[in-house]
Amino acid sequence: MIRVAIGGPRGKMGQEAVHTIMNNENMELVAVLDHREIGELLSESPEFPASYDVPVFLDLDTLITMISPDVFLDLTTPHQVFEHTKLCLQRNVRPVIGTTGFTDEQLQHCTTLAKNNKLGCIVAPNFAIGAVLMMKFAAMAAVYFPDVEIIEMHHDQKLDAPSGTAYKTAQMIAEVRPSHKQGHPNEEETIAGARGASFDGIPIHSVRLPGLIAHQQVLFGGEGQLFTLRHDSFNRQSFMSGVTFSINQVMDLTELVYGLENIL
Ligand SMILES: NC(=O)c1ccc[n+]([C@@H]2O[C@H](COP(=O)([O-])OP(=O)(O)OC[C@H]3O[C@@H](n4cnc5c(N)ncnc54)[C@H](O)[C@@H]3O)[C@@H](O)[C@H]2O)c1
Ligand SMILES: O=C(O)C1=N[C@H](C(=O)O)CCC1
Repeated sequence: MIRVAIGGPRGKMGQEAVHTIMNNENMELVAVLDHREIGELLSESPEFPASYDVPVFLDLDTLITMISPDVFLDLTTPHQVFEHTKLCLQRNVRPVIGTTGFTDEQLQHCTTLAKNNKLGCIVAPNFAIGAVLMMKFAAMAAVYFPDVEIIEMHHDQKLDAPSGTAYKTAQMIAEVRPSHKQGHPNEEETIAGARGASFDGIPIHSVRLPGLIAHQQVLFGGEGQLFTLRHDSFNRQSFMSGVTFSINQVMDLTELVYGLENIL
């Protein structure tokens, strides 16, 4: 039995993850971390059935002291995730991080901490297998199509932009594509931001609309041709096999892994 605690249990991802862990025969949901008082047990919250008698904590430090989970699954907010990850790594709890919005410096800090403590940690910008494949295929294609733009589309409650997936896609492309300046050298924006954000010269366009969940296109342009990779998550169940996979895998790791493509 892997003893799992979840941060953000009442969020859109958190609720799905609570049900997933409760129904997994190799995992036990031993605690949840919320930031608002909802009662002592998860079952007191209207989102969950009366049988979910899982203790609720408002402070991660106390949760770790009282419960000592094997794994902490973070599905909270970009503002909290770094503090949560650091604390877990300092207290011998393996973090599985779904929350996006880590800066490069924060990721580096946690990588060093995990290595020094020989503790597994997974930071997964996207748990959906199709999205992971899209990122891998994008890196393969960029070797042959160096002119590339990313369009990511998410629901309008998302806090961070660009998405963690788009950022990771751009990083993976930048690692392999030949050094390249794309677009017209004299290009000018008449409205600031018209050409999107830029990662190593790769434009990233972020769309936020109600009705969307998580979608991304990677567009490659070549002479007389356009090659498009696209992934759509139509519900949050699409992320759950990646969540349980990560919880299982993190138990055997002794370092931080950034991106599921490195362990699939
Ligand atoms: N890696 C992936 O595959 C994947 C998939 C979907 C979402 N995400 C990311 O997961 C995160 C959560 O997404 P969401 O759509 O569920 O958001 P959400 O806003 O629906 O849920 C976040 C939850 O965290 C809670 N929370 C906020 N601060 C907290 C704190 N200090 N302690 C405990 N709980 C706290 C909020 O009350 C809320 O219930 C986002 O960063 C999102 O980008 C990742
Ligand atoms: O709903 C979100 O928010 C999502 N965030 C991740 C990202 O930023 O890439 C993954 C998909 C869903």
